Amino acid sequence: MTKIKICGMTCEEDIKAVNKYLPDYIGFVLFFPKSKRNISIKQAKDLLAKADKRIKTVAVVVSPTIEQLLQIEEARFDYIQIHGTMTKEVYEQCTLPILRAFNISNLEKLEKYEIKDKIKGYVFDSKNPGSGETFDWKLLDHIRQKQKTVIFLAGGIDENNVKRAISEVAPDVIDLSSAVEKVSKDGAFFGKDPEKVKTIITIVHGQ
Ligand SMILES: O=C(O)c1ccccc1NCC(=O)[C@H](O)[C@H](O)COP(=O)(O)O
Repeated sequence: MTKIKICGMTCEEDIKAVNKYLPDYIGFVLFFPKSKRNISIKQAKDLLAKADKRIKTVAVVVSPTIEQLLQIEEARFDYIQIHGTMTKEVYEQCTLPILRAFNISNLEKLEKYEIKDKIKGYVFDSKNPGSGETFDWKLLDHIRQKQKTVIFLAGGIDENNVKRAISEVAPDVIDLSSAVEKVSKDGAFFGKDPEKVKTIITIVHGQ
């Protein structure tokens, strides 16, 4: 069965939706104020306490500092997902399993990380994470064949392209955010839409 991660939990309503429909992973964007999904570590802790324990929790960060890493570890997430730069110090001090994210513009850095044993998965995402944009999945063809680690496919996946994503890329985990959000016509953001969450989880778990 293909697994699914719903990223960008921001409020209690989001947690109620995921607790009802049980994706395999949920993500929390931290220390990244540019994102509309960014929440504080305190908000994240409150939401983590309410999340169903069957769902694995992921702290999603960009180029984290040691201080941020320590706060994430103290909050007891199951995984840390690292976009941007991962310094040697952060890698060495990290006690959480790492999901290393590659935005499709820096795929060439992949080889550098292949043998690092704390890396428990790769997230392949579009150039702008959380933007709802897809990328050319063919770029992953050679990577998919030689990787033994868990592969997350992200970037603009929705109920219309998710079956094709699964059949063409065969990821272990489908990772998405924008496609299950409530957004008004003027672009205001209201968190996750429970019906959209239900629909996509049903499709992915059925594959
Ligand atoms: O979601 C964000 O705003 C975000 C910001 C900074 C780094 C990562 C971010 N999201 C990471 C994810 O795992 C998203 O699920 C992934 O980018 C796919 O998003 P979408 O294209 O909106 O489905």
